[in-house]
Amino acid sequence: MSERKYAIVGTGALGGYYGAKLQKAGSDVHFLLKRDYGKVSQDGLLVESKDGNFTLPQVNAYSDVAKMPKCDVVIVALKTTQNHLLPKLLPSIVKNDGIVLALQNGLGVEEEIAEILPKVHIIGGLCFLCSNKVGAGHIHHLDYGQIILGEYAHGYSSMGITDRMQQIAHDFQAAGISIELVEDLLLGRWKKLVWNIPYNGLSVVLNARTDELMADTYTRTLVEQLMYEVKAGAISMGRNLPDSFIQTMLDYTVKMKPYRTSMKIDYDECRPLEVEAIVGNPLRKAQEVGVNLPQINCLYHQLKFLDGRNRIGQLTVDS
Ligand SMILES: NC(=O)c1ccc[n+]([C@@H]2O[C@H](COP(=O)([O-])OP(=O)(O)OC[C@H]3O[C@@H](n4cnc5c(N)ncnc54)[C@H](OP(=O)(O)O)[C@@H]3O)[C@@H](O)[C@H]2O)c1
Ligand SMILES: CC(C)(CO)[C@@H](O)C(=O)[O-]
Repeated sequence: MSERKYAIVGTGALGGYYGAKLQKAGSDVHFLLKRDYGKVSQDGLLVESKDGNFTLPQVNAYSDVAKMPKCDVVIVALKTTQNHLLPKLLPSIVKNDGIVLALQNGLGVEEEIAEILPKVHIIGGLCFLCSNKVGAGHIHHLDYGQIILGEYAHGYSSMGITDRMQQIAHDFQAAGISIELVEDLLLGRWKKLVWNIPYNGLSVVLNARTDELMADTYTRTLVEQLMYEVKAGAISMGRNLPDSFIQTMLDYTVKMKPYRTSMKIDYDECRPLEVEAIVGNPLRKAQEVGVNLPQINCLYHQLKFLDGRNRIGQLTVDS
């Protein structure tokens, strides 16, 4: 059993899934919740998974970080649209010499955390997971689950494989979660964007699932062109990814069960979209060094329009 105490900041589709798996395997896990606090503190968590369903009738649930213990590993599992809350949520729950593990999609989260907590260790994780929160404390794990872990250092210089990464890998593997350790977190993040930028973006703009995007010649071409622009973005930051990786992502998606991306689900539910973390930040990083990514730029502006209109719609519905 792990000696490390874990905090899950954002007990949704991803945080609820990995946190529940860690607790089931014997880790000491503390879950921060918002709307689901009442139900989860009463009834715990239910994970419906293709690998087998399980319940945790009792979990350490909190609605306020002031009541949480200091933890060795704090897992950031909010949507990136809520990252403006991190300066309030993180400082009191990370031990001195503790680790913040950012499991969100997109680019730039480790830099945001380093500004809030310059002394903690920061590890980034790219999650190849298909999971949805279908009710309060009710997680539906559809597929996959592997995490690629890399440690962050200022300017995304490579830290190699650290003991801290190995300790976390040990706990996750003991919980049945597949882990790969990488020396270069920035390269890992750009590789994940090869998937997230085209599929998340186009699924919203074109109102389509992944299988629909891959079945049509025109949209498949768009996906591929966007992937090559992500590669150009990576190169602008001194990282290269082989063309064969693009082919691997295309093949991976063809083999996936038809999937409504998380950005599409957010759009359909009139929730804010993770446009800035997934599309805006990579675009700006490339622009800062004089590299223009025209198709990603076009996608960004379309998504900003749709996101803005959705939010106005939501205000009208709420008022
Ligand atoms: N789901 C996946 O399969 C998957 C795969 C790869 C990467 N990711 C990435 O993982 C990140 C999390 O995504 P997700 O799908 O897990 O989103 P999610 O289901 O919406 O989970 C986020 C959770 O954070 C909670 N939260 C928001 N504000 C909070 C606050 N102030 N205090 C405590 N809890 C708060 C939300 O609670 P309320 O519902 O009460 O607001 C929600 O349960 C995203 O960056 C996403 O792109 C997800
Ligand atoms: C790419 C993905 C659908 C599955 O690996 C998931 O990781 C995601 O939504 O980012």
